[in-house]
Amino acid sequence: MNKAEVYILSGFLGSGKTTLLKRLLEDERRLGRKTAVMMNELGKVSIDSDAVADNDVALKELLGGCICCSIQDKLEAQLQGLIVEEKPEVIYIETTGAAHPVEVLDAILSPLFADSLLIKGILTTVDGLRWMDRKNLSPQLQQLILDQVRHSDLILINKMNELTDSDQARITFEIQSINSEARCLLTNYSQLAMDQLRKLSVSFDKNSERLNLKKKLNLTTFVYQFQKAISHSKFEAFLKSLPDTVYRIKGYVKFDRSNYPTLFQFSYGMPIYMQEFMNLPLNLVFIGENIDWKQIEIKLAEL
Ligand SMILES: Nc1nc2c(ncn2[C@@H]2O[C@H](COP(=O)(O)OP(=O)(O)OP(=O)(O)O)[C@@H](O)[C@H]2O)c(=O)[nH]1
Repeated sequence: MNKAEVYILSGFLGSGKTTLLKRLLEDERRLGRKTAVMMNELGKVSIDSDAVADNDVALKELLGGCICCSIQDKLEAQLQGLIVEEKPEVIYIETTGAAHPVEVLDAILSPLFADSLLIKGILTTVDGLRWMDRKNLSPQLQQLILDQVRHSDLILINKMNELTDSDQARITFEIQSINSEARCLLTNYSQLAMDQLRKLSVSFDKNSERLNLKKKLNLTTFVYQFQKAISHSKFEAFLKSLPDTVYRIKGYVKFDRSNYPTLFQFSYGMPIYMQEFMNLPLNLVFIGENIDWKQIEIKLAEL
């Protein structure tokens, strides 16, 4: 079976992802490839999907959350459905502007898709003015914008007409010093020469894709198994003590006197708790960059 190419569109809110997606879909029409799009919106109602609606394009929407935190499993299920039902040759995944690209990669690098997907790369749009002004955002959002740039394979510094020549040079320099491996282009309305995009090849080898990804991003994972229920408040304090580069935690924890575990999801500093009603192994999986997991393990054992 031919693998479907996958492109992930990342970038901060309003930076030009949907504008880029429309250009990509135009190009797919020219190429005549069977194309699918997955989009998600933070709100309950999708606005962008109307903009790209097209009879030729299979569209799946994930509403009510960002791919990375609450509906990652749904993403896997929908992607699987899309592959089986539509057999697309190319899939574009537009993430919400508040998503961490690593989370999306995490979802699609499931062994489930090893034979069916070929990941072409992460494309990130950056709003030039927003970039220069980013110090006014919260520390988490500043970090998110940096991470979106850092983990990208092709970066569009968009809305270039709003920038002076010296600002363009400055931003390009700053972005290249954060990610020297990605190609960096100055664009208006996300307009780029498509060959720049098509020649991307960050495709991962089938058997070692997770390893390669981890190497590229310096990501490591760690699994901890609780032997007993723990105090919720101590757990909250533990979360606050974590380094910013713990990107993701997911798994089951039993709190205080509760009979059943809680499904715990942590993404970008945001914890989400969901009570379960059956007993499950109390495993917690961590994903982070440059983390001393031994120290984390010691803290967990003290809870
Ligand atoms: N001036 C200017 N406006 C642009 C440019 N590119 C996109 N826009 C406009 O910026 C707004 C946001 O663009 P989108 O493509 O919707 O951005 P997005 O990243 O998908 O936004 P979210 O869905 O909110 O994350 C739209 O009104 C675009 O028309 C550009 O190069 N210059």
